[in-house]
Amino acid sequence: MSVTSLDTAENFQNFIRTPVLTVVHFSADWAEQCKQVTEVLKELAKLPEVQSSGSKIAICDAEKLSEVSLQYKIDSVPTVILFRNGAQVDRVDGADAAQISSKVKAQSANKTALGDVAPVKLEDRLKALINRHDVMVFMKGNRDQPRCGFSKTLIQILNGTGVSYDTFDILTDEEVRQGLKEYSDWPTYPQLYVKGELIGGLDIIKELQSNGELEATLKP
Ligand SMILES: N[C@@H](CCC(=O)N[C@@H](CS)C(=O)NCC(=O)O)C(=O)O
Repeated sequence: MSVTSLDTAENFQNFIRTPVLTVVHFSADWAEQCKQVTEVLKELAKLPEVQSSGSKIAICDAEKLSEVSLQYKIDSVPTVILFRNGAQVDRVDGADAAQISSKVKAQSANKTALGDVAPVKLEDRLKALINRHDVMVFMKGNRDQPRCGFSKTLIQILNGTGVSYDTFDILTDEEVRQGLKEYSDWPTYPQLYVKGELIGGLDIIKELQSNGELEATLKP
């Protein structure tokens, strides 16, 4: 599922008028924090539990849709509002990634149009995330904006190999950040997985690179 863009008040009304959860990010191009919130929402949109609930995520320009912004009392950007059946069910004012993440997950997992469903178990979520791509990197930030030196170096090494990979920003999800450490018995990030198997962190990848074994490890 991708993140849709809402350009008119009519698009906005049509978008939220559904029994499934809809999430709207009231944003502005000039606000740096809005870019971070958009990244958080893009990661949320990829989560198996969010996808399977049919939840939809959109961004709108708060200034362009000024009447809508007035109606929902958008005092500042970023603001994220969660709707169901056209009605606001929850909201987060400000760039609070942890709150946005937990509210979207709670609302999309527990109250779908089909009635209450059991929340997805953390272990199942972790397995699904680890297997989202043949080469999966759990890191701080993303490939365009790593938020830690170790993650940044790993991305530089991976980019040098030309191999295709996907990333997950553990700073957007405290449950995954702590849960994966325990699940894989590996206390730090970055963590690199190939076909669902943990290869290791930056030190291991550097070692594989200097032994000339990295490319073979990434393409088993
Ligand atoms: N020697 C480690 C370095 C990675 C590291 O020390 N990461 C720290 C700081 S970014 C970490 O993830 N700490 C746990 C946490 O932040 O949850 C490696 O090879 O990957």
